Amino acid sequence: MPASKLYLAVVGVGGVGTAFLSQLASLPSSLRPTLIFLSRSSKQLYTSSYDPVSASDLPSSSSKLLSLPELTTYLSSAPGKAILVDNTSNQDVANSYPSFLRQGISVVTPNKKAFSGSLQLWTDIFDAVDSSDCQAMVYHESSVGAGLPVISTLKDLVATGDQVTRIEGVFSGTMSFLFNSFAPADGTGKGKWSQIVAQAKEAGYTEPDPRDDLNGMDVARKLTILARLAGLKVQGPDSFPVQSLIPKELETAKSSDEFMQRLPEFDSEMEGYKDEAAKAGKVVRYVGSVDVAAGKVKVGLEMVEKGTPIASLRGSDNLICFYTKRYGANPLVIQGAGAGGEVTAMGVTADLIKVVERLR
Ligand SMILES: NC(=O)C1=CN([C@@H]2O[C@H](COP(=O)(O)OP(=O)(O)OC[C@H]3O[C@@H](n4cnc5c(N)ncnc54)[C@H](OP(=O)(O)O)[C@@H]3O)[C@@H](O)[C@H]2O)C=CC1
Ligand SMILES: N[C@@H](CC=O)C(=O)O
Ligand code: NA
Repeated sequence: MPASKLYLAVVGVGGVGTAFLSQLASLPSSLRPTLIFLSRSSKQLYTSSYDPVSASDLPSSSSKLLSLPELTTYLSSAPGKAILVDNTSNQDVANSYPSFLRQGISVVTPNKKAFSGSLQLWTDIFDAVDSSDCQAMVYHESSVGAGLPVISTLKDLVATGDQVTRIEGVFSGTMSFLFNSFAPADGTGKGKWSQIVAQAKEAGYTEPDPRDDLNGMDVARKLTILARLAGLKVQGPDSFPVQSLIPKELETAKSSDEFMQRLPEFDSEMEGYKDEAAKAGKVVRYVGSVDVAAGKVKVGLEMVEKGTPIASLRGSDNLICFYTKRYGANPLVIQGAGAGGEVTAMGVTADLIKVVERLR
């Protein structure tokens, strides 16, 4: 089947979605499905006759939006196989993956919500893939480590019979950027915590709401996904210890804007962690680990020796170490930018290519 007979719906055109659309536009036509549906939170673009659409035509507002069940019907009735790319962090869209897949619609996404939500949703997604008569597939490489090959590597380790014993490292581009800027190992850190948080948001590293990074939930979601792929039945990101960096007084902030406005009042809290580490000749970093053998996951701040790979990270780099039986004492290590529109979209586009190649 030529790629033009495959149909594409893109839900979410923010930082990642915009970069994805530009990468899509530069794919060769043999790998580029026909874009027939595009949406933001309150805008949709599509035609009832499945004509190609373009992002520049996305209306400023739409009166009647297709619901998720209506979108499922629209895509499953297309005159060729359909692929949905979910570039939102929306839970309702994530909850619909089993329905999309059961209707033969493949799903590609950087959204962590489906794979780190309830175990039931996880089971429903992969049961739907296994039982789909229409070869529907799900790929979510960018849900951990943005475009870095983290999910595919872990899947390959498991599929080829290696035993993963421990996964550890730095799993958040935002947290990496914050601590590498605020408390670099060479002691040159400049700027207040709240200013650096604002820079991370501006650079497109944070979740749509930066509180989802600072409360540790983004890292907890990623570790839930990795732990499940490694074989643990983790109930969810709130089923293990996660250290939040949200000041107590801001836990009740009504909006992300209010939170960002008031954050400078609490800069001294983070200065405290930085000073404590400096007194011990160390630096503070936000790390996570999955001890597969012991069935334990944990996420939080650690005082790290200077000169270690974690202490020496730069920018928004992630560092993910897989300890396995085959690799022995020297882990398989993946390092590189773990956040940002372009590098995240790269993982989404690469997943889309895999789906197209398998469906053609
Ligand atoms: N940014 C990064 O570095 C990384 C992001 N990710 C994941 O990628 C996803 C997107 O992140 P990012 O692009 O940064 O976020 P943005 O906030 O920039 O974009 C989110 C987009 O989703 C749209 N949206 C929200 N809800 C809906 C809905 N119900 N229907 C249709 N569209 C909706 C928003 O619409 P509107 O424009 O109207 O607000 C917006 O266009 C998230 O799941 C994030 O966790 C993963 C790895 C790295
Ligand atoms: N907010 C996340 C984006 C990627 O998952 C991060 O900072 O790592
Ligand atoms: Na990845």
